[in-house]
Amino acid sequence: MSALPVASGQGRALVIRNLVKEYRPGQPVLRDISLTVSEPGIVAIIGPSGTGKSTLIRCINRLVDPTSGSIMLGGTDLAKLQGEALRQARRRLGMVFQEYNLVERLTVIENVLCGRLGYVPVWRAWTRRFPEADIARAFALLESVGLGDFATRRADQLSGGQRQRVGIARAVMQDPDLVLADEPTSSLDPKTSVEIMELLAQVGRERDIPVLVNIHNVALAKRYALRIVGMSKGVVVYDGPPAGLQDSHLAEIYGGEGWME
Ligand SMILES: Nc1ncnc2c1ncn2[C@@H]1O[C@H](COP(=O)(O)OP(=O)(O)OP(=O)(O)O)[C@@H](O)[C@H]1O
Repeated sequence: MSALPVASGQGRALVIRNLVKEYRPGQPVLRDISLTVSEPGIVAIIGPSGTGKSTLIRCINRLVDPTSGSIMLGGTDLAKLQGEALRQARRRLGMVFQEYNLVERLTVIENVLCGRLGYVPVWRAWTRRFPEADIARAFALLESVGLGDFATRRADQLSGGQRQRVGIARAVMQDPDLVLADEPTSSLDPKTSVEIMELLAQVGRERDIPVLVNIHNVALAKRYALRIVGMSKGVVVYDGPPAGLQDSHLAEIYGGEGWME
């Protein structure tokens, strides 16, 4: 795989303080989460189903509204933004989804260019007429994720792994300060999952930005993350290097021990 083009300087710190999310009043899903993520590379969030991992990612990109607390990114509190300010801030958050979220009827290159939608005037977005420089960069990015020959294919003709590569290229196309990946490998086979994690690690390294990844596969998390955040029942119960994650931590995160045998 060739190098991703245009490495862009400093990643900026994400500083979450006392984050609480209640979908129903009095029933917090996230209970007072505080977390600082500033290092480039993958930070994996692990934890059992229903513990609030997706909710945390969705609070950061504001697909859901936090109940209280702050989410600072480069000096801006994402938790407080609305309207145009929120739209502008979202440009800095590259999203990678479990089900890829591509526009199926568009070509691969058009999907990558969708990463620029937050940057172009509305008329250009409507007519999908992007600046030449963006188009050249989209082609270069596609090449770098191994899909140089697929630019004019429709997205609905791709395999899951290929779709996720397009999703990652689209996220990088945004020039993000932070990539948020919500279970990016859950729909993929084991080999493809490894390739996608490698690609996400490469994005973090080469662009010097944090890549926050929700993931169920603990082995993959340990292999690719520089740091693991273990959540249980809406709180962080482990935050440290993969090498420090012991069976006792896994028992605390997932509950019980019989499943580990
Ligand atoms: N839009 C919503 N409205 C109400 N409750 C919700 C909503 N989204 C999530 N929840 C609840 O919040 C809790 C946490 O869900 P969340 O999806 O964040 O967990 P998760 O750790 O990502 O789980 P999984 O690993 O299964 O995806 C669950 O009890 C879920 O039912």
